[in-house]
Amino acid sequence: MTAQIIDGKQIASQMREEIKTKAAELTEKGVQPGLAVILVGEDPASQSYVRAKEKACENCGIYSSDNRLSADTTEEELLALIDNFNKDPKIHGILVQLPLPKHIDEGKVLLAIDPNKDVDGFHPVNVGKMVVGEKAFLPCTPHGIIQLLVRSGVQLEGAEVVVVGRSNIVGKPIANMLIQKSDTGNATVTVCHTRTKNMADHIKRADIVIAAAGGPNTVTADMVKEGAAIIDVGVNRVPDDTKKKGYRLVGDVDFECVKEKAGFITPVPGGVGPMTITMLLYNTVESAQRVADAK
Ligand SMILES: Nc1nc2c(c(=O)[nH]1)N[C@@H](CN(C=O)c1ccc(C(=O)N[C@@H](CCC(=O)O)C(=O)O)cc1)CN2
Ligand SMILES: [Mg+2]
Repeated sequence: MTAQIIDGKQIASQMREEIKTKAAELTEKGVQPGLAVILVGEDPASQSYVRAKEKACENCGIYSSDNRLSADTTEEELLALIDNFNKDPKIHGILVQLPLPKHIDEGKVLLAIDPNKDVDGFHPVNVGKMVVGEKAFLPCTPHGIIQLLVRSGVQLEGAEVVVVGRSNIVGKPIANMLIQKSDTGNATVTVCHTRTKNMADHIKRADIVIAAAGGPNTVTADMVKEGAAIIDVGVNRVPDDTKKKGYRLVGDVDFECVKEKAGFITPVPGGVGPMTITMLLYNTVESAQRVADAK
């Protein structure tokens, strides 16, 4: 079997058209969706994600306030900026790009964002609401993964899912979202991590594998069940002299071999990545919609 490639770029671009239409309707009603984008430091990957987020806002008619802070910005300065945006009626979403420099307490920063503007879905109030199944801003990467699966016709109801990785950004939230009693849940989920014994035995049983482990070739063809759906969340730079940049991007899955056995597979790049930014736009428009509804 050769897998159907789940084209994240195509699904993201379809969703961005829907988001653009909704943003235009809200702007017409006097509530143009607005996102504050905050980057502390000069990490090259973060700079490129933040540029992509700002460009995506512009393309969808979302106002963005772009804030680049130097790496020696104090925690107090960052908290003061967040507080300003919490009070700014033009801003419906606040995004602080992670990771933050080591001298800044990430937990404290996430807690400072008004949960009603927490379009990353990282504030404990939104995390808690998600876990108990209340309406909440859902974190962008896991929410994007659900969209990829649903829009590709992969059945979630009753599926055996194995999540590899237990990060707060991907592993823990996707596991929670998939066990919810809902149209986009009702799956049976196992979460594997660095201390899991016999990870391959778990993966072999899975109808859906979500690989967010943080290392190339963590999931290989011998571990995968014939016909399984494989979602690759990894973004790893491996040296490649044939590329201008001197590296190429690979995921956590051995794509070339696994695609011969899987039913569905996401590529890297062009799978999950484009959906992360799309769901940020989606949440920002959703936040502006709540403000418009309350008027
Ligand atoms: N505040 C946040 N910080 C971080 C998040 C997040 O959701 N909110 N997620 C990641 C980084 N991230 C977005 O911020 C992100 C990662 C990857 C991509 C993406 O489009 N990847 C492309 C490849 C891009 C490349 O060429 O380097 C792909 O996979 O196709 C977008 C956003 C950590 N921080
Ligand atoms: Mg820190």
